[in-house]
Amino acid sequence: MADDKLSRVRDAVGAHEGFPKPGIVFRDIFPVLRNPSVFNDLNDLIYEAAKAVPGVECIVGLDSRGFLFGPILALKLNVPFVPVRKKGKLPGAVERVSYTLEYGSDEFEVQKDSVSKGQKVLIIDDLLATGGTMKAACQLMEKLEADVVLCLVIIELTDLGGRKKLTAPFKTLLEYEGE
Ligand SMILES: O=P(O)(O)OC[C@H]1O[C@H](OP(=O)(O)OP(=O)(O)O)[C@H](O)[C@@H]1O
Ligand SMILES: Nc1ncnc2[nH]cnc12
Repeated sequence: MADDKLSRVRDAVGAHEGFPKPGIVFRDIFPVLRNPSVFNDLNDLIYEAAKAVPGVECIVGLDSRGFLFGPILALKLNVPFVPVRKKGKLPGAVERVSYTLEYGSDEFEVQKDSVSKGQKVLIIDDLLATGGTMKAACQLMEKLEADVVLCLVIIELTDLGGRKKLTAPFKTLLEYEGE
């Protein structure tokens, strides 16, 4: 059953060679959202992965594709959703870190009062490539003294070795290799 759901999600993920730069195969999650039944399958799988970790108290979603899944998961678990955003988008006092990703670099911010010390957080994003983005989110959580109980992604590009950058527990629903 879960395998059927996963196959349907895998079949719906798009691939675009040479986007946004030559040499990159862009894995596009948006076609999944065009099909409500497959989007529902994916949200079920995300929920099951999150439920396997006891005591999740907060969902942290990464700008921008983590925002597609994080709030849905947070509602299902009845816990808060907190956004990590690219620089300059969040008002009030923020923590900030710089990071590099498969095709660029950026800065991430989180509102200082959004997560409390010791809170068990699950970080969600659509995809792990080099791991720079997820690592930066973990560093932000460290600054807030939160406890990252799971870094959850839908797609991992395994050849890029991103998971080695992470010290917190990591789970992916789909693995892609070879580029
Ligand atoms: O593992 P990494 O090499 O760091 O790359 C992964 C990140 O790259 C993409 O986001 P992107 O920065 O392109 O932003 P977007 O979600 O706003 O499109 C993707 O959604 C991940 O967040
Ligand atoms: N290959 C890729 N496809 C989609 N999003 C990405 N983010 C970083 N690398 C990516």
